[in-house]
Amino acid sequence: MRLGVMGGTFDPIHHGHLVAASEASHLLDLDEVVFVPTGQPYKKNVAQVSPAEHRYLMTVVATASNPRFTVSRVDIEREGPTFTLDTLRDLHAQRPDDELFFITGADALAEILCWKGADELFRLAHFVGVTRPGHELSGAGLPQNRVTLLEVPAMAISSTDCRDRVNDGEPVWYLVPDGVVQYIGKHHLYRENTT
Ligand SMILES: Nc1ncnc2c1ncn2[C@@H]1O[C@H](COP(=O)(O)OP(=O)(O)OP(=O)(O)O)[C@@H](O)[C@H]1O
Ligand SMILES: O=C(O)c1ccc[n+]([C@@H]2O[C@H](COP(=O)([O-])O)[C@@H](O)[C@H]2O)c1
Repeated sequence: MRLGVMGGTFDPIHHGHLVAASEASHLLDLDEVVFVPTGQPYKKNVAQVSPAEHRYLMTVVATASNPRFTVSRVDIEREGPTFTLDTLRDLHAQRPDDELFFITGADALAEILCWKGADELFRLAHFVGVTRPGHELSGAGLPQNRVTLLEVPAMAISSTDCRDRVNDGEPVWYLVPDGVVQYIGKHHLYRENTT
């Protein structure tokens, strides 16, 4: 099976993530895309990241309507900071016959050589870099036979903007799926002193 892997903090998941995964799935003929919410994203300020269970449940809500999308708890159940090396090792152990395609936006792709175990990452998976407004998409310095660059519809959305909008009392309808708007409201996420 050709398995896409969409890793992210997803705080909250938004339509930029979903369009990236959908386009990669279509253009690369993937059988499934598994979304993997991070545990502790060591490059972000942990104190400012919402609890993993909220980010996981929002990801479940956002992907429920697509039969090719699934969600994995592999990163949130592992102790300590999340490294993609562990994500890919665990997925490979669970599904040894699958070919893995790790999907990233242009901003994340540009940093991949600084990630833990970069050489092994490219042995475990193909990397799929997708366009993201405001970021140059480049595979320079990366192993060309293990990297694919894709142009996807431009979605100028970030989780940071979504959090700021909620905190400022502005709507996030249509930036995130309807169920995620409702989840954010019900659990009072992204309002100061409530997460
Ligand atoms: N609008 C977008 N278009 C394409 N790719 C995106 C977009 N937003 C995020 N991504 C990619 O999705 C993955 C997960 O991103 P993440 O969960 O950190 O979202 P984010 O919007 O970048 O969050 P934050 O604003 O909190 O940094 C990364 O590979 C990122 O590059
Ligand atoms: O493994 C690493 O060193 C590493 C460093 C930064 C980000 N990542 C992964 O890249 C994905 C997007 O991360 P983020 O922080 O932009 O949400 C997510 O799956 C992270 O675990 C991985």
